[in-house]
Amino acid sequence: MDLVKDLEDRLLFAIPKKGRLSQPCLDLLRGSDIKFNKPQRLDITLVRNLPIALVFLPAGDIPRLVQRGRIDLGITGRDQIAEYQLRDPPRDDGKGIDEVLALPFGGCKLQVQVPKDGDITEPKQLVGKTVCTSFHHLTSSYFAKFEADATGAAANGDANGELKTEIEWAGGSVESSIALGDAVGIVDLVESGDTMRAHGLKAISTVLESTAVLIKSKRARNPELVNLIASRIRGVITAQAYVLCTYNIKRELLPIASKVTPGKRAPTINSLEEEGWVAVSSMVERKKIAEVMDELERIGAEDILVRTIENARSS
Ligand SMILES: Nc1ncnc2c1ncn2[C@@H]1O[C@H](COP(=O)(O)OP(=O)(O)OP(=O)(O)O)[C@@H](O)[C@H]1O
Ligand SMILES: O=P(O)(O)OC[C@H]1O[C@H](OP(=O)(O)OP(=O)(O)O)[C@H](O)[C@@H]1O
Ligand SMILES: [Mg+2]
Repeated sequence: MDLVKDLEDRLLFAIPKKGRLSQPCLDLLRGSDIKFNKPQRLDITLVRNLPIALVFLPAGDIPRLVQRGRIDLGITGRDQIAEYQLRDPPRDDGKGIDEVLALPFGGCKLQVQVPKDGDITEPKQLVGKTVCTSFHHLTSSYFAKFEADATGAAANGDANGELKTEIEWAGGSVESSIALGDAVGIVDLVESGDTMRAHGLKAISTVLESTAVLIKSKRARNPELVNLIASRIRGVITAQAYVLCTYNIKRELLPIASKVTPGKRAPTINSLEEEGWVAVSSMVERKKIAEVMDELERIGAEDILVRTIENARSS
């Protein structure tokens, strides 16, 4: 395969090659009918049924390539975009990143963490101490405001002059750095909190909240194809987030039932052969379906069925 030539007319779409975002992205691609076979060791793959090439990269490398227009479309975390843009702020040169769609995975918070039983309870107490992180720019800029306050206090004779926070970079396992004596505090991602608690740490503040996002380069080629992909991904997300609920109910109870299952626009109502009864079908948020079924049963609905949605297109 002549990679350079093969890529010429293809939309380049970057996908995290490892880590927490990798599998959900592969699931999205499968649901969007983007067909490919990834050869071993090769991180660029031609899609079989669309003029797209997938590029598998670390999540942290994706914002730079999208901002510079080397890649047209990508999925990464908002945290990674924020970190990169502090390093290389977007300029007025036609390059840059547009967020197309927030995705329902990769939700986490970038938090300042310290030993659970220690004396530190506020981030300003870390000024002048060592903080370990994989997010050097976000952490430096977060502590800069506390450093400025502390510098003002020192000028008034309230502090001892050690006002610069030392930011140490680590590529992973950041939580271990406190036990190793390499840092007094850390700034790292927290989702369930299990890793933080396992290391005897607690969060004392939040630097940023993040989720995975679909982004496009301001210089993206082939806007029609970008829209097609975004629309397919939106459909997969809707299908994952909703179920289809159908039930039978007496026509006179329809106004109450429609409040329980209003659907995305409105419920679909069909007459039944039995006089005075209707069949209702409505999309319901997956996470609310148990409560909705309880409520439907309580108001007199019968034959309540719930089905998964294979795919969807809706506004
Ligand atoms: N615990 C988590 N829960 C949810 N999302 C997370 C979590 N950890 C990281 N993320 C998201 O995933 C992105 C990539 O981080 P992750 O650590 O998974 O990748 P990586 O560092 O490339 O992989 P690895 O840690 O396996 O080497 C983060 O920037 C963040 O947006
Ligand atoms: O709150 P939790 O659900 O426990 O998740 C948080 C952990 O997830 C990420 O680590 P990852 O799995 O990427 O390992 P790493 O530290 O080696 O990067 C992050 O850096 C935290 O350590
Ligand atoms: Mg990681």
